[in-house]
Amino acid sequence: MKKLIQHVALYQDHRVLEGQNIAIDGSRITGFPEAPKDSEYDEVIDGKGMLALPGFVNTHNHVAMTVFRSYADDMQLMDWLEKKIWPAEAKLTDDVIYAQSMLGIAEMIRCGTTAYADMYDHMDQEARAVEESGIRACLCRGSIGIGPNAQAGLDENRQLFLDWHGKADGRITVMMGPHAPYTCPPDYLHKFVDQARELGAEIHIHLSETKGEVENIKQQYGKSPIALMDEIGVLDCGCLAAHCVWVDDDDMDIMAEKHVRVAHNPGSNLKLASGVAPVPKMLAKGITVGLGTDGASSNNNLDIVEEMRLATLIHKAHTLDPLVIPAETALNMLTEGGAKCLGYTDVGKLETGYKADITLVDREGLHWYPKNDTLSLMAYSANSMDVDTVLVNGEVLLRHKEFTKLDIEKIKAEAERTRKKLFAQI
Ligand SMILES: N[C@@H](CCSC[C@H]1O[C@@H](n2cnc3c(=O)[nH]cnc32)[C@H](O)[C@@H]1O)C(=O)O
Ligand SMILES: [Zn+2]
Repeated sequence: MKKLIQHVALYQDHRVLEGQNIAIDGSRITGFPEAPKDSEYDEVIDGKGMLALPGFVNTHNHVAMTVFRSYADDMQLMDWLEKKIWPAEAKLTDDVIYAQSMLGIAEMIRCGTTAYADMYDHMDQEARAVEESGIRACLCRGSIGIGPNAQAGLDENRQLFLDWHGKADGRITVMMGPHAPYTCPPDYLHKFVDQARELGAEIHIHLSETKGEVENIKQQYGKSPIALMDEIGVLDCGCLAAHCVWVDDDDMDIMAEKHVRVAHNPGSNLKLASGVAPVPKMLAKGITVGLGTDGASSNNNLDIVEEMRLATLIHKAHTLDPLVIPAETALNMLTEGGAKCLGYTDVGKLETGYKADITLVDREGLHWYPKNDTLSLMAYSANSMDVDTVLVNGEVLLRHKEFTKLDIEKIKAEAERTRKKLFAQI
């Protein structure tokens, strides 16, 4: 299948080029022809009035937590987890995970997301939803090393890797998912590191999310969560670390040296009052940073454009420096930086040979006028409902704001049915 996106503004190398064309063959971008012939393509997409960006990447999610959206708000992280979320999660079943994953994936596609990283349970059901929906995902089985599910976490994560890594036309990859230093003691993390090495898998983990976590880990082990993970070998596997709010200069030096990639979740960090991650410092040290929503129960939406806007704004206020996180840095975190976080080498740029994961944003809304600076408009004025068309792996998943593959009414009905079923047991 050959596709052509015509007459589009192209975001490439941190600048915008007007009046471009993008040629796609199968799953990849094949070039930017100056005078393409429509007849040579199976499908021509009119990109007039639109900005083409590399597909947006959500680097940290628990997608089926949509079921807990508006269920437990205004709580401390540990109270939220221990009193509300973990007891309810114990009742989750395959059908709930599948239906809620579909809902969350649809919400992400509508917001221009083409790839996401996820950590959750019943992951074969989520993988099925990824396969059917057409999105790209980097999945892991979130595993807690204290309590009855410790061995199941290790075993199911291994099985997830064997069953799904590289599947769905290469759209699914699998990492190992030890949940966090406060739920995974060192001996358990050692087992995960061994398993990751054996399989050649990377690790996705929550690190240094709250001040309390860092204080407790320091008290217990005499070092910070980052230093502890380094000692155990977690950072040598290739590590996607969610949050990293409470990291100091020494931690960031280790992160830079070990190429830790950071999933920055400003919405979740604000809502759970975890704090503000030192992202400008991380970037200055050369650390790769992407954006994440975290689960819909601590955000409470999966809108990655909103996360970008939050990221551009909170760091300016927090550092009292309006120069930090300028528009192009924010857009980089949303696209290329996010793709690097997930370990992709041919996703995240609009270049020949790269995967055709493309988000087209409508530039005709009132808030896109007058047209002083497109990059600034995208970073500071746009919202996710401007997303018009979304392609993943060369396939159109959203065309002119309509879903091409997903039955949205059915997805909403199933999300509501499975929510009621779950809550009848809680
Ligand atoms: N139920 C599994 C663990 C699931 S892993 C993913 C876990 O991360 C939890 N989670 C979601 N958001 C956050 C966060 O911001 N910080 C820490 N944990 C979170 C989520 O509720 C879920 O329990 C077991 O017992 O082995
Ligand atoms: Zn999380």
